[in-house]
Amino acid sequence: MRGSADGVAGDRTGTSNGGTAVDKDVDFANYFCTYAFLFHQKEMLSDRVRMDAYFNAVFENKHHFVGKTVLDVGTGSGILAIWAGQAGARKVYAVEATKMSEHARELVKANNLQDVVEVIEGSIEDITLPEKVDVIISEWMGYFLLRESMFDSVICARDRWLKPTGVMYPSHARMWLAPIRSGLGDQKKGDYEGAMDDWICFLGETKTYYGVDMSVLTKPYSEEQKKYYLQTSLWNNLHPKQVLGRPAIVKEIDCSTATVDDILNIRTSVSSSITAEQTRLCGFGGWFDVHFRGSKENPAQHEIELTTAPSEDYCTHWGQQVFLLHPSVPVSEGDYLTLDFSMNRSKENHRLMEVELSCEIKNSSGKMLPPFRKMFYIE
Ligand SMILES: C[S@@+](CC[C@H](N)C(=O)[O-])C[C@H]1O[C@@H](n2cnc3c(N)ncnc32)[C@H](O)[C@@H]1O
Repeated sequence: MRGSADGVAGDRTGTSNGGTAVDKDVDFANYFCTYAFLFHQKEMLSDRVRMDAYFNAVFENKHHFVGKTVLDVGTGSGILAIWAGQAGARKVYAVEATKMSEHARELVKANNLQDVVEVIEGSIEDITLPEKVDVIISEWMGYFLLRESMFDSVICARDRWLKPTGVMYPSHARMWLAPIRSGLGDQKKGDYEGAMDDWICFLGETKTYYGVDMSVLTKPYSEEQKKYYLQTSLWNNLHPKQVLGRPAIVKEIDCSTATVDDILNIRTSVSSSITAEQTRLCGFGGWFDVHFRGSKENPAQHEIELTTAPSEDYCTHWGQQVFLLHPSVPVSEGDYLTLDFSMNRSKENHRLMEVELSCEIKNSSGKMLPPFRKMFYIE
């Protein structure tokens, strides 16, 4: 699991959320704190797809590192900074907001790189470097790419510290969405109904034993439970056979030029057609990929891709985010889906996301099914 991010904004402001002030202390308590545990770092370090991609990106493109200056944004355990040093960097600045920096410093020393890698404890937004760098490397991706909003920090680092000729690692990112089938919808519906049955028993007992009628709270309780069970996207490791139609790209990011404004509100219309025989459309699966291509002037010798798409052979700790429909919709091969997708940050916590999906389906005989619109929360 990535770090949790479930705080609310308060009054001590610091980092910015595309213009909106963010409470630094609350952000630290709710977001950064999890990254201070080796347990969480180990989870990321054990993700072979992630590790292989970054390892190959660095060691198959040593020309970007030999004799160069590198900034690792959010170094965590220090792994990416250490690889940059091993690949021949002259100097690596490894910046980490949490006390994990102390473990990173130890690790750097234990791997004999203390003369090359300098670990700096602090937020990238607050620290000062003595020089501009040739490469910025960072593993900033959250669920469905943008949860956690850590890319804001990478943009800040790039605009302050990357040389005009510098290279971003990774250089590009994409978000994908595809229609899926899944048994999770029925399971979650059952969980919601169970929670409401339990509430009815609770109402009876509270009235009988304690003399208070709480039924006025039934509606807000039901809304709360609905949001939790039916509207919150789920982490899932989808099998490719669960994907019912052509995946669509909902966002492409050039990490060398993107601004925070470009990623604050993602809005797009995409289409997909059902490729499976008679089945049920149970929802949509979202995932991302990133690429290491270097820059136009200084391209990678070997381009590397890190994908979190559904796969038979491997899975990542990011998995996919699943947005479930209640009820599911019968569909068949050739049905044509038009989707309006939008994703915004939660007003209460800029590291969480809200997704709105509107869908129209034209079936293969040309008949339009009733359109639907759903809100989801990526918590
Ligand atoms: C996803 S982890 C990646 C850790 C390590 N680079 C790796 O690849 O294993 C992101 C790290 O960035 C740190 N981080 C996030 N935002 C930061 C910021 N604004 N300044 C400094 N560190 C930050 C977190 O504390 C966390 O350790």
